[in-house]
Amino acid sequence: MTHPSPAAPPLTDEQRAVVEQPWDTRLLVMAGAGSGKTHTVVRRLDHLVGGDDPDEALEAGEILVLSFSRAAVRELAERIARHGERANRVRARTFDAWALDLLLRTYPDTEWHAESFEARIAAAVKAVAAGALEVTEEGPPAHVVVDEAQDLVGERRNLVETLLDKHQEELGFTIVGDSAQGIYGFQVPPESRVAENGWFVDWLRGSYPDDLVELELTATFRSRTPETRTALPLSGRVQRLGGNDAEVESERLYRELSDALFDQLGFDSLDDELFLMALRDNPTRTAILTRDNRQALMVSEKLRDHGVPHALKRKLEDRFAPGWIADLCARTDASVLARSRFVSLFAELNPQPGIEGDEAWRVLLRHARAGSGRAEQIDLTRVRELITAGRFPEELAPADTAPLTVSTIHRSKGLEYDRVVLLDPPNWSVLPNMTKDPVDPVAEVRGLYVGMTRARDQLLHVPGPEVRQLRTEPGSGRAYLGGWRRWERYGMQLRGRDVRRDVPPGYDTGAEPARVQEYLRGAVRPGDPVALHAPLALPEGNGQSPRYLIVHGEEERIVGEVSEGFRRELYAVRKVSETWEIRDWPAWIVGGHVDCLEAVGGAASVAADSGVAGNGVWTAVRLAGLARFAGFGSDDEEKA
Ligand SMILES: Nc1ncnc2c1ncn2[C@@H]1O[C@H](COP(=O)(O)OP(=O)(O)OP(=O)(O)O)[C@@H](O)[C@H]1O
Repeated sequence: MTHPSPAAPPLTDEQRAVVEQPWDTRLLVMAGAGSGKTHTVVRRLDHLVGGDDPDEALEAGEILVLSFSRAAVRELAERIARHGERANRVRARTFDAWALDLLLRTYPDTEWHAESFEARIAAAVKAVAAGALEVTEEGPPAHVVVDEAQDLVGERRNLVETLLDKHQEELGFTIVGDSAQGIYGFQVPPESRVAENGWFVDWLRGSYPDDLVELELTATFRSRTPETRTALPLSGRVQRLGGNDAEVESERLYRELSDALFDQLGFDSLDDELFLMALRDNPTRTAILTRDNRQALMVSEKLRDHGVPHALKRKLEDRFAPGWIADLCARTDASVLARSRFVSLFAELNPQPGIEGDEAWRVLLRHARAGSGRAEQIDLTRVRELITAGRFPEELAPADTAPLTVSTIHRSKGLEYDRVVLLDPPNWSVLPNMTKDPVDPVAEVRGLYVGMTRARDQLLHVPGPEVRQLRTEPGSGRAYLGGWRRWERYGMQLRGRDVRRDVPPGYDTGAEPARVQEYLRGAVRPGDPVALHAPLALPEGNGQSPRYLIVHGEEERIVGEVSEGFRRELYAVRKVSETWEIRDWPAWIVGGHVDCLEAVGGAASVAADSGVAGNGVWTAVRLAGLARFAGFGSDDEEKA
């Protein structure tokens, strides 16, 4: 019998049956949206690490929990902290982080960081097949847990299949998912999507014909009102989509889902005062969900114009260390920290990160323990190495705390909000005009279904913004604002990595880096507007824009400068064609905002030379939003 913590909702009989299976069970649970799959997984982890029979209990390190995005890992970690009792030593990892770790340990001489995510996963498949897990310190896992299994496609699917196959004699698993929510985005090319449909679940059933245990969860818990339950009666049909009649049935379902959404309360436009009032100063956790990134950028810009604070949800694979760890490193000269010192430094942080000091200590100790002995100390040099290598623990990723989030539906998978505003789904007949890829009818239906099932209390809708002028620069995938004429360029998307990271912000800009650090930590907050300013409108090098400084606040304080990558991509956006001559550069790029602060790891010597404390870890801003070019020398472009 597992004992729920006081705050955890009680388990239903069906959920308990999942939770209490022995560790070596091969378990598959495919169930609808909001049926408590993630909740049940958390409680199952508790059971696995500490069921009634100690002989049956697994060590936390024997359980491998794989997830798709850092957001999902974070969500799982939060739920484990909230509703798990003994499971808080179990770590959830993204497929990418797990694959990278395995490769670094198996083939330490290869420069794996330089490889793409996909290439690393493919290499990890080969490593697992060759028995790499048998020679690791902890050996192969005893139990593998995968949430959101419907999204397991392509190389990631291959990775899990290989892992289960290779270690089938000694391994149990818990795989949960909902086939109605399979939207793979760019994980597989369009031509492979039909084949991927249901592949993994079919593979499980085919591979374990005699001992796969399949259990159901039939109740739903997320939707607490009739309006948020509108999509649920169609769950079964959405789950079964995919046969010969997929196209016809998709169109039918898409219309039925759209009609059900249009029956809900809606607003006239994104500029509707009622709509804006409903969002302003409202603590209800709300998400505005869009079909694609371009819509998300435009909605965010509109809200900004109307002074509605919000966060723009990051890409699922964005990986970086939260700003607070740089702040913490800067508060001490020591290179190792014992628990009491760590916890007291943590308590000094302002603002407080959205996690407990004890939790941060536990996670960091696991990743950056000083020495090899039993001493419980964190080595800050190791912390810096983790940050520099892009391996800072995912469980400590910055939390989404904004009451209002603008997100693509794709990025909202597995998450829930009290209130969801969906952009009006386009008519079925205009879908082909919305993307350059062929329309994937099944994905369209599932996307709409996922969006409609994220709400607890309220489901609303509003017409989407005009996005035709927002194009994508093919080389970088960056969105830019064009016009009716081919050469027009009015602005572009800012991204997290657009900030120079090899030196502390302010270095070589006339600002004092140490003061910039103080200012960043004391005065710069997520959502604040920032502008980019080119003091000299001269390109920095071949194929690059001029240097832009990032300025913040009314006093236009310098808080960093753009990266070389940004300068190249800005050049690519403005270089309309091979023969196009860029006559001048905007002195200002305005309308972007601070996504959040991050910790960057660099050379301790450069930091020390610039008077920046923190032993080579410093704070930098991450940028987001759609920014517009302004302040041109030439009249034509100024007018434009
Ligand atoms: N037995 C239960 N009693 C009350 N609430 C529950 C129960 N099980 C789950 N919940 C709550 O229902 C909500 C949805 O649960 P959860 O996110 O685990 O569903 P899910 O099946 O993973 O959803 P999705 O597939 O849409 O991501 C959560 O707020 C969770 O706390």
